[in-house]
Amino acid sequence: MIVSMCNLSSSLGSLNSFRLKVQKALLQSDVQSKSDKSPVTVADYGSQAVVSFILQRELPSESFSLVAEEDSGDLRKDGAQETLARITELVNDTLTSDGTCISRVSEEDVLTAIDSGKSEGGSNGQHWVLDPIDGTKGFLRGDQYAIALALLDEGKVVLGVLACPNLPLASIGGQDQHSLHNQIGCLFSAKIGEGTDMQPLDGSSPIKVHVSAIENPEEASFFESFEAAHSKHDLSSSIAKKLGVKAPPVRIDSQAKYGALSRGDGAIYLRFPHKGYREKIWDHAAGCIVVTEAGGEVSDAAGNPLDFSKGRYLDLETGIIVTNKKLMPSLLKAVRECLDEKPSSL
Ligand SMILES: Nc1ncnc2c1ncn2[C@@H]1O[C@H](COP(=O)(O)OS(=O)(=O)O)[C@@H](OP(=O)(O)O)[C@H]1O
Ligand SMILES: [Mg+2]
Ligand SMILES: [Mg+2]
Ligand SMILES: [Mg+2]
Repeated sequence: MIVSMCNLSSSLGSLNSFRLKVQKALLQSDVQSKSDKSPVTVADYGSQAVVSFILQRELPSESFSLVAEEDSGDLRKDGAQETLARITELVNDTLTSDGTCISRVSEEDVLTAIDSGKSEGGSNGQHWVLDPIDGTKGFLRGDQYAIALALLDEGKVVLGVLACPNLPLASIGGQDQHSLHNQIGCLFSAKIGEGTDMQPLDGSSPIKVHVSAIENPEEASFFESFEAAHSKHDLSSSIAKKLGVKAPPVRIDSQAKYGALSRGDGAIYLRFPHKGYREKIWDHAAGCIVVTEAGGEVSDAAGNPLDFSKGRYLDLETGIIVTNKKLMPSLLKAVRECLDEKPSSL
């Protein structure tokens, strides 16, 4: 592996100061609407630029490929000058404050760094996959969000780092398994074949985490999107009920759901987007390896593993389900039965 997990983790950790500064001081003008009506902020652009600068500094340029959510199109339009200046200021503050950067970067450097994320990915070679702020709506609400970076090698996820700055180190599932009271901010990292680690964002030592060992669905709790527009809450409820789950859903934004599940806070994550929505690889790549290396399984509604080799989108049978190996067969059965009963729900 050309870039070490340690470098990556510390780079994503250093974004912590960036997000704190930006989240606390977010102005109305810092939030824009993209063509698909979803929000994007100076933090999304700034985070993408910072990660891109750091990766390009660490890696050989000939083979560098980055598939990332944002592009600079809107920032190059008339009227975006102030926003671009603000992003550039924040990026320079971040790169200089942690000793990462040698000299100040220009507005054009920032635009170029953001646009280095236009790769189409695919099944050949290595591609970095970045969601600079996953759960932008959660970020704006002051709730959960994540910075998610993964590495694809020949179409397979081989490395994933998930920074969840607002996720408590202690379990959000009720039982405090990690005895780390009141501390907020977790960094999950996983490398193929090496398990999943979790550490505080201050860089303290990591611990190995594992998915829940629950076998009885009556004892399981499940995660789903906070936003009803992102996932059908009624369908998830029917599936959970059919499976025998008693607990109400835990609704949190972003891939923090994968992180929380990887350490056993809950046993199931159900995601059923509304008709016509196409899942992007950056919304699942890092979360997927964080969960699978912690002993969990991630599949589409038909029981197939997620295929990250098809470009910027995931090509799947609608729905993503995540749980431990013991519960997966009965969860898939419940999903199939619910979909057979109500095929119109897809
Ligand atoms: N309509 C629709 N359906 C399904 N998914 C959508 C939809 N719109 C957006 N998105 C994507 O959802 C990402 C946010 O993650 P979640 O859905 O897990 O979190 S949330 O609870 O809804 O905030 C969010 O990621 P970010 O854009 O990075 O925030 C989107 O990629
Ligand atoms: Mg977005
Ligand atoms: Mg996202
Ligand atoms: Mg995003």
